[in-house]
Amino acid sequence: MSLSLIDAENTLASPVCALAGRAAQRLALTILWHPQPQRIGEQCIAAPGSGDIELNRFAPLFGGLAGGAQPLGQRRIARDALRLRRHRDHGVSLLLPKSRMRVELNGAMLAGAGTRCTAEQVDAGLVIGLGGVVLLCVHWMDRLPQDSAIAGVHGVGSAAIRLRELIRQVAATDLPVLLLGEAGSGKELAAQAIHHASARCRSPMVTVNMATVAEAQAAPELFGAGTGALARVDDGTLFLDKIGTAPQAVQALLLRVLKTGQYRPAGMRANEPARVRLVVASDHDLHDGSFNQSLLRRLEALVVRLPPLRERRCDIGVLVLHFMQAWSGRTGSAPALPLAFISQLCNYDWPGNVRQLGSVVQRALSAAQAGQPLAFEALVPGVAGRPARVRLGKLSGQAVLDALESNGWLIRNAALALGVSRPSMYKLIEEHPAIRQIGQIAPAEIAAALAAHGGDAGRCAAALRTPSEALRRYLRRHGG
Ligand SMILES: Nc1ncnc2c1ncn2[C@@H]1O[C@H](COP(=O)(O)OP(=O)(O)OP(=O)(O)O)[C@@H](O)[C@H]1O
Repeated sequence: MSLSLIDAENTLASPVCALAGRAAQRLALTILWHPQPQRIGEQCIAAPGSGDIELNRFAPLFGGLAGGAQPLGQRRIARDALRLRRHRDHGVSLLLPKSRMRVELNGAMLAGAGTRCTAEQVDAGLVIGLGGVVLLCVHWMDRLPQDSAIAGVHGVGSAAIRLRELIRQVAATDLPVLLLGEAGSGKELAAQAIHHASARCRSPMVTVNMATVAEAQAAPELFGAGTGALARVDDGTLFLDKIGTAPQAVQALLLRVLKTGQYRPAGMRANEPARVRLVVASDHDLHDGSFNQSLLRRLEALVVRLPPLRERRCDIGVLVLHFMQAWSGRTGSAPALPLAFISQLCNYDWPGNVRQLGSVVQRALSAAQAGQPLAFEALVPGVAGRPARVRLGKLSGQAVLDALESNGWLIRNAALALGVSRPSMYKLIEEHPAIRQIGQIAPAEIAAALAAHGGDAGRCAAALRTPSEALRRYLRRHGG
């Protein structure tokens, strides 16, 4: 493994991309917010075994891929150092300086000698505020920064670097791609990036959101002669979003396209070659049996997982800056947002991921422009009363059950109420002994419940203690 180091803290870019194993992970400090916006996203990556990191106005050096390395500066950051001490169990202690500099950890003021954070807390990204002027994220890196820009795909942490590597690798092949990730995590953006980096970039990318196409329209929308998506793609990329909602018949037709490279346009007698690269996306696991498993095996030729934003907290600063720059590109300038508000953005768990972050930043900018005070609770619907960082392990079984009961047994709404993603909600449901999977309920019991509730699927789901979406899928399949 060769490293090109330019300072004691290995601040700058290196030709090495992947660091194998937890032991090889580096502790990294990423600038989330700084009075000089061009410094947002700069990093300092500590060498393994290099002892405590001393953090003050003059050290360590932070650098970006553009070159150059400089300390945080800023008179409100003390000369006395805040020390970051790594432990063998991958926890990190914060040892406070003697000065009276304000130090915050995850939005709360630190006092006394300091605190020790567990490995799990560091994995989630520690947000440190210094002197009321700078925000840093302390996190692990298993990739080193590299010049891997892909237009529009922002992020400085390992997950973003890995995503850009994968986009490049996947774009170099012509195999089907399955993009998996929570709503708003960037699946469509990744599909566009794959198309633009591929040999098909001069042909169109046609997108069909399967969730918004009526069941009867799905086949003509895709396979219609002349006007169907396959005909329009013409050597380009066909992106099928929310593939899990495609009707069974369409799934079977897609399988045939992948098997034979041909399709029969609706109403035609002869097959046509399908000159298309297929990229599909789903925000939930497709292994639940209701999706065509042969099709899934072919779609899984290449799988790209988009991590939720709460697992890449170190990217929040550059994303906020990106949304602010987009705003000033449209309106001429963007008002400043207070550091306390940015800190709330960096500490929130973002169930709606990057899309939700983008909308909240836009709402905040328009409120700031109108001279209104910025209240995080008012700008983020549903946040009131919910802790900033929801941990799945902390949600009791009763809370999961209550959320389902008060939301008509709809997974989507219950997940929103609990502030967790839909995939997390599926996991919570799977693990809950009192919640039944539709496949475990005898057809006779379902028929009896339907009869007892006059065919009302919502009330029937509540009586059977099973999620409403799965029951409705079951009823559609069985002609209910
Ligand atoms: N890494 C990123 N850098 C910049 N913007 C991003 C990034 N990831 C996502 N976004 C932005 O977030 C928004 C949501 O992304 P996108 O539509 O790709 O998500 P999605 O996973 O396809 O969502 P859904 O499942 O709801 O369709 C878009 O405006 C997109 O440009």
